[in-house]
Amino acid sequence: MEKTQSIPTIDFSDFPGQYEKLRKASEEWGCFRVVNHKIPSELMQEMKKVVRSLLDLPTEIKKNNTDVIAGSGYWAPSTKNPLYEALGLYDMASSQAVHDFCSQLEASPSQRDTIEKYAQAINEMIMDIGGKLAESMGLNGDYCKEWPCQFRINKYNFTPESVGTTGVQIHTDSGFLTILQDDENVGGLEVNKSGEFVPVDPLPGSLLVNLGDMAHVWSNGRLHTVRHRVQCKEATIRVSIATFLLGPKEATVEPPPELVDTDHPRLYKSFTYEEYRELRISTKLQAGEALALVRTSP
Ligand SMILES: O=C(O)CCC(=O)C(=O)O
Ligand SMILES: [Fe+2]
Repeated sequence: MEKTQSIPTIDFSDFPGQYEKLRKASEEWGCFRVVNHKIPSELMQEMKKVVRSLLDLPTEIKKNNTDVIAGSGYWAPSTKNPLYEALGLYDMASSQAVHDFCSQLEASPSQRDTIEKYAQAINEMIMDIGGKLAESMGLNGDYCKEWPCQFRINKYNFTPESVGTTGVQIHTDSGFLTILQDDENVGGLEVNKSGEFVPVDPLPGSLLVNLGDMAHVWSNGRLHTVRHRVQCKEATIRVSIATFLLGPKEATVEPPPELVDTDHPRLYKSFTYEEYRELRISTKLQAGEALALVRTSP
C-alpha cells in the first residue's frame, strides 16, 4: 500500500543545515511545519486564550473591527462559510494599527500586552522565513523587509450537524507566505498535494507555513502556492491565528533577475499585490486560478 504523505517539517534551530529541505518543501508542497522556532510556547498559549476571548465577544463589538484594506476586518458567518468568522488587522508591523485593533475590541491592558508581544515576535519570524526562503534558492534574503503583514484570527463554530462539511472552502492565500498557529487540539486543515488532500494534524508548539500566489509569481513559478481548506472533523470550536506576509506595498512584484533567463522566461506580467488582490476579489477566483489571468502569454 502506498504510504500516506505527511507534510515536511523544518527544524529552525538547524540552519544552514535545513536550506535544502526548506527549498524542496517550498517547491513541492508550498507548505511545511516549523519546529524549534523562537516564539515562546507560553506566548503562543497566552495569545490563543486572548484570541478565543476576542472571538467570543458580542457581534456588536466585533463589528467595530472595520476593514482597512478589503477583507482585513471582521468577517461575520456567511452563506458560503456559515461556520466561520474572523477578526483582523492591517498592517501588523504598525504599532498604531495594533493599538487601533485592540481599542476596537475593548482589549484589557494585559490582552493588549500579549497581542503586542505576539505581533512583534511573529513579524520578526515571518521576515526571517522570507529571508531563509530566498537564501535557500541562493538569493539575497533582504527583499521582503518592508512588505506589510495582515493578521487574522479565525473561529470555526463546528456543530454535530456540520461534521463532514467544509469550514473554509478550498483556496490559496493571495500573499507571499502565511504563518499559521493552527488549533493545537482540533484538526481539520487539509493541504492539497498533487491533487490529493493531506490532513495537517495538530502539533502543539509548532507553527505552520503556507506559501501563497505572490511566492509563485515572485519566484517565476518555482515556489508552489498551496491549495488548502478546513474540514469540520468534530463538533467543537476550532481557533487559528494567521499572519500573512503580503507582497511589496506599492512596487510591482518582480522576480529576482537570477530567476529569469532564456530557459526560464518570465511567466507573469508586472502588477502590484493590491491589483492582484482586487483581481481575486472581483473574479471570485480564490484558489489560485486568477494567476492564469496575469500570465505573460496564455
Ligand atoms: O484555520 C486554518 O487552519 C486555516 C485558515 C486559512 O487558511 C486562512 O486564514 O487563510
Ligand atoms: Fe488560507
